[in-house]
Amino acid sequence: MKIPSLLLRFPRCYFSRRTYSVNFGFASRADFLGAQSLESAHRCHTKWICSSNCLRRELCQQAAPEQQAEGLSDREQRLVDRLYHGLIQRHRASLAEAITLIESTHSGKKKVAQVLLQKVLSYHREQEKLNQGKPLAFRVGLSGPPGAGKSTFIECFGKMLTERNHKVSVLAVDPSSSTSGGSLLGDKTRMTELSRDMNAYIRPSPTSGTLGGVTRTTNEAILLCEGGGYDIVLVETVGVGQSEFAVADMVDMFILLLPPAGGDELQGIKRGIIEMADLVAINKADGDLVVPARRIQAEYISAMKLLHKRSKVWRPKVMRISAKTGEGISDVWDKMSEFRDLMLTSGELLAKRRKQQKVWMWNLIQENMLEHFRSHLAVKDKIPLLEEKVLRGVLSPGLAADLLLKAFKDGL
Ligand SMILES: Nc1nc2c(ncn2[C@@H]2O[C@H](COP(=O)(O)OP(=O)(O)OP(=O)(O)O)[C@@H](O)[C@H]2O)c(=O)[nH]1
Repeated sequence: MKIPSLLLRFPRCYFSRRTYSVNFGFASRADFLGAQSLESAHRCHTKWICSSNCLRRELCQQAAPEQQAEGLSDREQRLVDRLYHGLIQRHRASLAEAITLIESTHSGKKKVAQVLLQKVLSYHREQEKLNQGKPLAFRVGLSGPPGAGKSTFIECFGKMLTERNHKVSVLAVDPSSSTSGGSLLGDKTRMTELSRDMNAYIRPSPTSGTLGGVTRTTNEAILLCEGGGYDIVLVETVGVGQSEFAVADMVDMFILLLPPAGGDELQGIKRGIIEMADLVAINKADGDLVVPARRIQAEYISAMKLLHKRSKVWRPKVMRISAKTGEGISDVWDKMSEFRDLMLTSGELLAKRRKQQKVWMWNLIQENMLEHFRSHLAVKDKIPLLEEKVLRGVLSPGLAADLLLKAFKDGL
């Protein structure tokens, strides 16, 4: 859309505020006049068109990726085909490359990733049909405070599963690593034996991005792992922060791993997380720690009786285990299998997965909208000033939010 020369010559006349905002992308006539030169006016305007188009394009990509296949270049299409075939032939290198692709923030790569995902999803649906509609993989979330023994547990549990002919993938979600610059959870030195096992695949979460971004990539990585033939997908997260809530919303079963420590030592663990747990495993129940582990187990059993019942067929269990000696690990798997069977036969598992799809969609919308809001010309420059006023206490957060929202709406 070209800005009419009349507007450039007579910016104060002829045009209503609505014309400036709706048609030309400026919050107001004053904003247009604020654009210092003709060139910058054009630049602002082009940027506005680009950002609107980007959002539109991104939403379209997510809504109907199959249509995007038409928009791919030959090279991109060849990449999709190569990764897709590698994935379904269970090549680990293709899975790794595909996950790197979905983690990319580059818009071109994002487009390719969505087409690949759509292909994997179709393949998945076919496979599930052949499996009488039952899910092919069991998605398990594992959370616990630092030092609870998560990696020791995964190493021991994962090895037990691969020995029983399962294929296990471990996705480590650690949004806090965006500040430290490295993903602690995904560090393979934490699970040395399992990372060498050909039937296991360990993958750190992206080391940058928002929680929303991590949610998207983890959800998509789960689908890719399933497409790659992994029948158990373990999503590990550190139990302090918000990531465990996001993870609980993308798995079939959520397990909380706790050390044999009570009250004060577990301050970092939020009550809400305990409510999400389908199984609580008190780890380190060995040697001198057996007695405290028993006590903590009893405490959790009584505390969990008071929690709101989330399933008609399952009551959360509290077990004692030792990831170091391996004691109780196969019992954990038995309980997990029992959970899965009950949830499947009752229909609760499929209902949960469907609900999760909706949550995922809204998470994506929220993330995209927020990004669009923050970068919108009508609010971008106002944000620092209003934030500063809120920090100084001269403006209430509610009023600041209202002002920004109004500027955004006017600028649409
Ligand atoms: N006695 C005993 N020690 C254990 C057990 N499991 C883990 N540990 C020890 O607890 C410490 C922490 O174990 P990790 O597996 O690294 O714990 P984590 O939860 O992965 O910790 P982060 O990597 O900090 O998140 C290590 O020194 C382990 O050897 C267990 O079952 N018994």
